Amino acid sequence: MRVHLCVVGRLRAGPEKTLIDDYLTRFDRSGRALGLGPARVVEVEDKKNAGMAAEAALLRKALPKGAVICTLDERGKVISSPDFAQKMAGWRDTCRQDLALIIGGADGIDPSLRAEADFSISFGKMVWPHMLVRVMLAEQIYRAATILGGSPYHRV
Ligand SMILES: C[S@@+](CC[C@H](N)C(=O)[O-])C[C@H]1O[C@@H](n2cnc3c(N)ncnc32)[C@H](O)[C@@H]1O
Repeated sequence: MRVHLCVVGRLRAGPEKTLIDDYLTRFDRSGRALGLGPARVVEVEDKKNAGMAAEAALLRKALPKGAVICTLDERGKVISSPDFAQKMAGWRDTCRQDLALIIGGADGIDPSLRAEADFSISFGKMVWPHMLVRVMLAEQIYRAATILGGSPYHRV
């Protein structure tokens, strides 16, 4: 199952981008034997600043056909890392080829797109900047692969 981190906005080179690249490389390596990956970042930019609905339209265009859609949203479900790993395995086992993990822009994800999602994950009630959510999400998919692969990276 290919993994697409679909995000609104561009992230310039810097420490967040370096971390994301590192976690995604590690995810690709750990996930390969598990039928997970590769992962890539898909950035969309609403150059006209036309708002959330326009961003949602750009995101929809970027989504692979038939992808499982999972939004990142503070109103979503708070789940543990092992539960997230099981979710990833469950999506993989439904034989859907693509998982799209969507991170919104400054105003969040348009309600119409949120309503279309198969699942929504919250990283807690606090609102985080999208560049940190990207890093946290990249780390969590890597962690999920290590949990499913039985590596000792995840310790509770
Ligand atoms: C700056 S936040 C936008 C917040 C916006 N006011 C809203 O109501 O969604 C940018 C994006 O980061 C992600 N995000 C921020 N905080 C989050 C959290 N606690 N859990 C999950 N995703 C979060 C969401 O995808 C959000 O659309």
